[in-house]
Amino acid sequence: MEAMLEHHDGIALFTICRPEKRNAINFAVMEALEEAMEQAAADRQVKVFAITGAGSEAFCSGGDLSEFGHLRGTEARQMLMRMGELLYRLLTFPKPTVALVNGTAMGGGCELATACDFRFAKEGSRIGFVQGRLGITTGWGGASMLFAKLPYGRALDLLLRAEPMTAEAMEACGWIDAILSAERWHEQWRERLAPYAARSLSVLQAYKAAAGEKWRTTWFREQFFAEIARCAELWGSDEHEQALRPFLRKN
Ligand SMILES: C[C@@H](C(=O)O)C(=O)SCCNC(=O)CCNC(=O)[C@H](O)C(C)(C)COP(=O)(O)OP(=O)(O)OC[C@H]1O[C@@H](n2cnc3c(N)ncnc32)[C@H](O)[C@@H]1OP(=O)(O)O
Repeated sequence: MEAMLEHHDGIALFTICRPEKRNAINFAVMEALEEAMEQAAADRQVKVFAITGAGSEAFCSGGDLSEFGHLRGTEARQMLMRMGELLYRLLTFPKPTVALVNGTAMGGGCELATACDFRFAKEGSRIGFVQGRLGITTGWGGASMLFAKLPYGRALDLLLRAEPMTAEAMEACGWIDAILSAERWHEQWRERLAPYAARSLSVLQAYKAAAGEKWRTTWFREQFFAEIARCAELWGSDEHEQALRPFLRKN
């Protein structure tokens, strides 16, 4: 089982279950995320959609490099577009969404979290938009979302540095909404989400409809998918291939 969906007190919790790969996203996880979003959107008992990673190490290490590292040309572009579509759906989800960043988040793992309305991180988590060090850019629309959600300079700084940051630094730049204690992690995120889950579905959906206007403009959609197309071009570059070489040799 690569991922699972559980329900607790109005919260649908989607967990990526690949701790041995630091919860990297492969095609099976994409499919499971798509199904989970469909179910959670349609289920009237669900008030909040939350995403987390299994185990104590990582939230998500981004795209599965052993599965995606070999993709070239059209195949790479299709993979990036597919996940881009899913993150766009998450960004415009009709109910509040939250990334429960329970550990390391790298590359596309940060894009997944950026697509959510809120990001709560477990203390000690390391978070890095590291794509720039791999000869690529955010391939799932992460930069477009970041520019819209963070002050311009903060967003650009994270992308250009392309390095793992502390949870405190990510809270200071506005990416993380709250850092929660490691010992009381499960209790604290439930406490944080309880007030949202207590609202009626019609109120939640009306606010999310208002929030979603921003993302549904032609301008934003075009920018989002143009970003993905640019990453697809870089995917086959020598710089990316060289950056992946040590990883692909090992796997
Ligand atoms: C698609 C694209 C996008 O943005 O659009 C991206 O996501 S590009 C960005 C892709 N992601 C990354 O570059 C992150 C690569 N991973 C790492 O930097 C690191 O693994 C951390 C995530 C910081 C975790 O370090 P830590 O020391 O805890 O663990 P580790 O490095 O020993 O990794 C444990 C096992 O998970 C595997 N593993 C880790 N990240 C993986 C990934 N993204 N894809 C496939 N396998 C991965 C390792 O190869 C290793 O396997 P074995 O036990 O078999 O040796």
